[in-house]
This record gives sequence, C-alpha cells and structure tokens, in this order.
Amino acid sequence: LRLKYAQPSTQNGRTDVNSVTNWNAPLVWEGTFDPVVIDAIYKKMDPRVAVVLFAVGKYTRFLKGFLESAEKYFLVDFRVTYYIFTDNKGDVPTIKLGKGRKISVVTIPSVNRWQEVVLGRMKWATITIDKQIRNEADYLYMMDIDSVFHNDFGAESLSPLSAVLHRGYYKNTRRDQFPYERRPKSMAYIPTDEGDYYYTAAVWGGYLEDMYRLVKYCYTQSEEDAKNDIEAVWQEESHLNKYLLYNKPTKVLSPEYLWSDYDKIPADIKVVRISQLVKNYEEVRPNGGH
Ligand SMILES: CC(=O)N[C@H]1[C@@H](OP(=O)(O)OP(=O)(O)OC[C@H]2O[C@@H](n3ccc(=O)[nH]c3=O)[C@H](O)[C@@H]2O)O[C@H](CO)[C@H](O)[C@@H]1O
Ligand SMILES: [Mn+2]
Repeated sequence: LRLKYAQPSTQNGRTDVNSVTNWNAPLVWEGTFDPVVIDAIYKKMDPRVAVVLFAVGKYTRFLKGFLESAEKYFLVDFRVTYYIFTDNKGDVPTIKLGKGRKISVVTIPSVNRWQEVVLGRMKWATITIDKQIRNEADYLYMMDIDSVFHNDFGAESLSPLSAVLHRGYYKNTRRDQFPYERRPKSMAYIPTDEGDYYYTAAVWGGYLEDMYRLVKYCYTQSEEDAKNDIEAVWQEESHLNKYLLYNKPTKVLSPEYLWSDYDKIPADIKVVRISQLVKNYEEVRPNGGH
C-alpha cells in the first residue's frame, strides 16, 4: 500500500478561522482538507459539471482570461462544460480545452441595463436548464465572468448546495449590518435580527436540481418584485441570500473562492482561488456605473 496523502489528523489544520457553520456544514478554508483525498472521492463518481457564464455586451472581453485560467485550476481532470450565454457569439474566443471539457454557446438577446443582465441570468439559466443542461450535468455552478482563477478550485467545493462568503462581510460584520434587502415591499426582505452570513452571487454551485430550484426561485421572486415596482438592492444576490437563510447551504466556501483585485489580501486568506478583476464600470456596462 502506497501512502498517497497525509494521514488524517484529529485536529483542524486551522485555528485562526472557523471551519464549521453552526448548522454543522463544512466551512472550507485552505488547510482544512486534503485535496488529493477529496478529488479521489469525487473522481470515482466522475460527475459532469456545468458552469453557467454570462458575457453580454462588452463583457465578452473577460471570456479569454476566465476560461484559460479555469482550464488551469478549475476541477482539473473533471468533466466540465462551460455554458456561455451571450448576445455576441462572434466574440467567443477559441480556447484550448482539456480532455472531457467543452464549451456550449447559448445566444440571448441584448439588453439596455446591466441590472437586466444580472437578473436575466436567473431567467435564461432556468429556461436553459429545462431545455438542455438538465440532461447534460450533475452539478451546476453559476459564476461571474469578470474574474480570473489563480489557484486550485477543486472537488472540495462540491456539495448539494455550496455558497461563498462575500469577502466584504465575513469578518466582524454583525447581521444587522449585512447588505440584505431591508425593504419589506421586496420579496428579498430580511429583518435586521436574522441572518447567518452574507453570500456573494458571483460564485455558487451544487447539485443540478438544487441549483435549479434556487435559480428559479431568484427568477420568480424578482419577477414578483418587478410586478410590485421594486428591484432588490443587490438584484439576484439579495434573493439568493434570502433563500440561503431559510434553506441552509450544505457547504460554505471561504472568500478564497472569490476574492477581488480591489482588496489587499489579509492573513487569513492563504490562497486566492478566484479574483475579480478591477474594471471600469462606467465603460463596460451598457448604462454605466453601479
Ligand atoms: C462579487 C459579487 O458579489 N458580484 C455581484 C456584484 O457583481 P459585480 O459588481 O461584479 O457585477 P458584474 O458587473 O460583474 O455583473 C455580474 C455579471 O453579469 C454579467 N454581465 C453584467 C453586465 C453586462 O453588461 N454584461 C454581462 O455579461 C457578467 O457575467 C458579470 O460578471 O453585483 C451583481 C449584481 O448587482 C451580482 O450580484 C454579482 O454576482
Ligand atoms: Mn462581477
């Protein structure tokens, strides 16, 4: 017998961070798992992983950097299909893909407001899971395109429903300070005395059907809001946070899984797996600004 990896320890490899939630789900940090062990477990099931990405308008410029870096670091040796939703098929770059990895382009119409793009993601993902992805994937990830992988993002991230802590609010932020939707008129409303964490909508994933339920929830809740002439403060991110408050994620991923080039890296972030790029919002969005 060849020992391929370190023997399990009865102690957590990290003492500076919490590695379990108060509902006993893993809270994943570098140093709390053995990637060789975990990849081997999931590799046996050889899951098909869908990654849903939107590149609408000028955001096609982010495709090359995202995809090339994902090929280096994202679930390497696993079966991955990138579903690229775009209004400009001609701008999808040709990327050299690893074995078992594919790109599937989904054409969608152009829109005039970035808010419509980010919310539209929930609508188009719902429709396309129904039409196509359901037959082609076991797990599904939703990811922002304006980012780059810098280190391994492996099978330790997989679970029925995995969400990433937003880098801005994971330390010393009281629940009443989370940027949840606070207007009772919105379907995304969360009262100030509730909340576990604030999750980012830029990286989330899980079993195909669990993700379908959540994506569809964000879609229908935002449609309901639109009928009532309100848009949640952080669009689908607000609806996502509401869902995850009452339907707890089965894994919580540390902000290693989505950091940002805007922010310096604190001592507890040992590894940046994905980082959001600095971008000129005014220039890249159809209707500018935030
Ligand atoms: C790190 C983080 O928390 N990110 C969230 C934050 O993102 P950002 O401020 O980073 O938003 P963003 O501009 O990246 O938009 C989200 C994503 O929508 C797509 N897109 C957007 C505009 C456009 O014209 N074309 C296009 O393709 C693209 O995939 C992009 O990555 O706020 C958004 C909603 O306000 C979403 O909740 C994002 O997940
Ligand atoms: Mn983004």
